[in-house]
Amino acid sequence: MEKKIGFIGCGNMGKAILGGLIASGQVQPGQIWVYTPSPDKVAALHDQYGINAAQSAQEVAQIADIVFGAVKPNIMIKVLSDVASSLNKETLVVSIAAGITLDQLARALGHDRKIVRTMPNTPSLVNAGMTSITPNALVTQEDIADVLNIFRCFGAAEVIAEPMIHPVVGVSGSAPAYVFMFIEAMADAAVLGGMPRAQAYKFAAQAVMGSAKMVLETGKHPGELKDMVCSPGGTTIEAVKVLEEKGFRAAVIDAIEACMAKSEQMSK
Ligand SMILES: NC(=O)C1=CN([C@@H]2O[C@H](COP(=O)(O)OP(=O)(O)OC[C@H]3O[C@@H](n4cnc5c(N)ncnc54)[C@H](OP(=O)(O)O)[C@@H]3O)[C@@H](O)[C@H]2O)C=CC1
Ligand SMILES: O=C(O)[C@@H]1CCC=N1
Repeated sequence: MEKKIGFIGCGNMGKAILGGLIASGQVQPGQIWVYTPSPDKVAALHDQYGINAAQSAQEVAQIADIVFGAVKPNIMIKVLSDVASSLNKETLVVSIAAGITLDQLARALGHDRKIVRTMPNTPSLVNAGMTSITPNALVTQEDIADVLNIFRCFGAAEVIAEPMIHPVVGVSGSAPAYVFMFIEAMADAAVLGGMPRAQAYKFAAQAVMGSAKMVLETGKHPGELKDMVCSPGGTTIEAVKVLEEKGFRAAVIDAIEACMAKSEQMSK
């Protein structure tokens, strides 16, 4: 990819995208400009990745062809309003903020502006991200292909209709947090069973990754894959019974329902 890419804000999620992009080798560090208010943090990113450190958000807006807005949702509108007049006519603005709609973004940037609303997740950092993309009406097919290409450098990406962003946050954007909790809990149990902790994380994480790969690669229903593990009268079905008794599935569904509700509330 030849385009210049800018980041306004580059914290947990911005770094995951930046790191994923550079690791893919499809974008060179010299094509990337980053601004955050802490000069030492930009300098650290420059030292780590060789990206260009910008002096201001306006500088990023002037230089980049594709500008990522990667600040917290509560300041996104203010930060983008402040750079709106520095953008070129053709610049594509990509927001990664939860709860900020295309309409709100257009009001901040101008209604003639090409804007893409996305919902990535932190596994982007390790080449296993999942990102949804929702373009506004002014975004061309070529722009959509560019944005898909960027996110597909470090994971999977799909175009979705804007209202689907809430389930996307629930099942993907926020989901790594609950999967990490699940891995921690499994590892705690292994420690209870006498396993050293470092080894417990390795076994638990590899089991989660392998199971996810089976869902993606076999195309089999997760229930069928579960049944393949449960030997009659064996160990697994004992664990399954306890998880059902403790309301494991209902807990997960309730948690994601709360996540989706918050995403909807933030969009109002
Ligand atoms: N974390 C996640 O898993 C996901 C996050 N998101 C979205 O990503 C966005 C960022 O979240 P996250 O990365 O977790 O947040 P962080 O707090 O980790 O990062 C925020 C970044 O914004 C910078 N910043 C703060 N104020 C300004 C400003 N006025 N102008 C420019 N930059 C500024 C910060 O710089 P400094 O450190 O110098 O203050 C920092 O680099 C949010 O909108 C969130 O909804 C989406 C999907 C997943
Ligand atoms: O917790 C949040 O609001 C952000 C959005 C998705 C993941 N983190």
